[in-house]
Amino acid sequence: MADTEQHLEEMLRLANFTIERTGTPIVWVDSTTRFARVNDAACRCFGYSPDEFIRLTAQDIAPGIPTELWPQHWAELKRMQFRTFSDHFRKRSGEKFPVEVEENFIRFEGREYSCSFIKDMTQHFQTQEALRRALDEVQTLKNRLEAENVYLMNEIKLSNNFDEIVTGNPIFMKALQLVEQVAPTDASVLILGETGVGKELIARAIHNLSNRRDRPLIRLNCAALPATLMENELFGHERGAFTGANCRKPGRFDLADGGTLFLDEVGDLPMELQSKLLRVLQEGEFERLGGAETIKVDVRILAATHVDLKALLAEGRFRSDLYYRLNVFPIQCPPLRERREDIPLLVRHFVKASCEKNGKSIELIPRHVMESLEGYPWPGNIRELQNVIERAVIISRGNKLEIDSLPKMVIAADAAPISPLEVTEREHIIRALETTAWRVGGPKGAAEILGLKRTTLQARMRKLGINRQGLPA
Ligand SMILES: Nc1ncnc2c1ncn2[C@@H]1O[C@H](COP(=O)(O)OP(=O)(O)OP(=O)(O)O)[C@@H](O)[C@H]1O
Repeated sequence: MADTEQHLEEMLRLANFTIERTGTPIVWVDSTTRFARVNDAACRCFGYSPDEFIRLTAQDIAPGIPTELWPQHWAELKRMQFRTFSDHFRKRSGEKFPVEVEENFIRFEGREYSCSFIKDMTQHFQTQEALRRALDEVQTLKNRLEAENVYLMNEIKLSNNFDEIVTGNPIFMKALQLVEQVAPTDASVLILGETGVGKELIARAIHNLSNRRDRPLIRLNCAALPATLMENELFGHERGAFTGANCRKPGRFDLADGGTLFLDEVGDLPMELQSKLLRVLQEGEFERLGGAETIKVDVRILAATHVDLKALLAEGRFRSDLYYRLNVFPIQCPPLRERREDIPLLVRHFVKASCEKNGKSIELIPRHVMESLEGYPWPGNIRELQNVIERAVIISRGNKLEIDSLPKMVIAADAAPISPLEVTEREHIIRALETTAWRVGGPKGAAEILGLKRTTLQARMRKLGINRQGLPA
């Protein structure tokens, strides 16, 4: 036994020598008889670089040795064939091949090895080779499993005919069908949905699919300005209308003539302007501030709101005639938490866009990262998701979207039990405020992190009774 082991050891040494020193490629020929692997010595003795070697076949190196013999151990070669090989070796390297093969044994460094041991050795190599193949197969299977667990970036497929809009959700797709139907008409459209759900995107799609697409789409956020400034913005002013009005200024209605006016946050439009808006909607005319002339325009109105206009109606804060006029064709955009199947689609869409924008190359989104993103309630909807992804793409270092690149609240939400939405929203806003030392607005303020407008966040804070002291607001 000890003898056998000793012999085996010596054979291993011999084999290693052959592979390392003489660089025999025989052991490493693959099934197509190309050299799967070569060592430095093989390159040296045959005078090929590793790259050249890989492109060669066994026949290029030692013509005359039958191909089927190459994958086996060299010791199995018949003497004649071996001689061809060692001649070739000598020709190219100028040295004598260090192994001699006789009828029943081989000679190496002055010692002889019987063919039966060589057979054992060959078997040993073959077992090793089989083991290596099995391991390779396991590795391939493991890689495939891993690949199934990640979202490959090249799978992105937009699921509708709208260039910018990504969705696979049946309810949202129905909304898009309505967009296609209403777009070519001149009907006013009221786009409803929480902040960041894509209302402006829908307004743009309507405009772009309408006959007005070559004229401008003008946007005005009705929550952004106090009433007098808003009137000025909407209708413009004549020269001398007020102190500092040195020249005539066209309003958004002038600018949108022939095109579309998109009134965002229409629920915030002051009452006195609601009647003026109604007049333009009904008669297509208005007067500028400080002007007597009646101006006629052809403007299509698209309006959006995240508040319940019916509730405003009941509170007397929104005119019912304007409501019914605007609400001719309502389109509801569902919040992201009600279309979770869109999260992976949107994540991939935003990762791709952020990579292009920031010169990064993220190719994989591991399943656990996607699960965290899917598990989070996204109170700021798609805008919040977009911001989180952009930040994550910038922070991730390799070609994978890293879990640590996500905000803590997103990762934590995955593990947290489901609680009522308002509770979650409240906790979520407080967490965001705590990370910004309670700074609401400005760059890196809580509003930006949450993907909300400052005013929207402040309104939510009031509604949910959030203040720094933890006292009821
Ligand atoms: N389905 C979608 N596919 C791709 N991007 C989307 C989608 N929906 C929204 N977005 C993107 O999310 C961001 C927010 O969308 P948008 O501004 O249209 O929301 P909104 O409802 O008008 O928000 P707000 O009420 O705060 O004005 C935008 O950058 C928009 O491009």
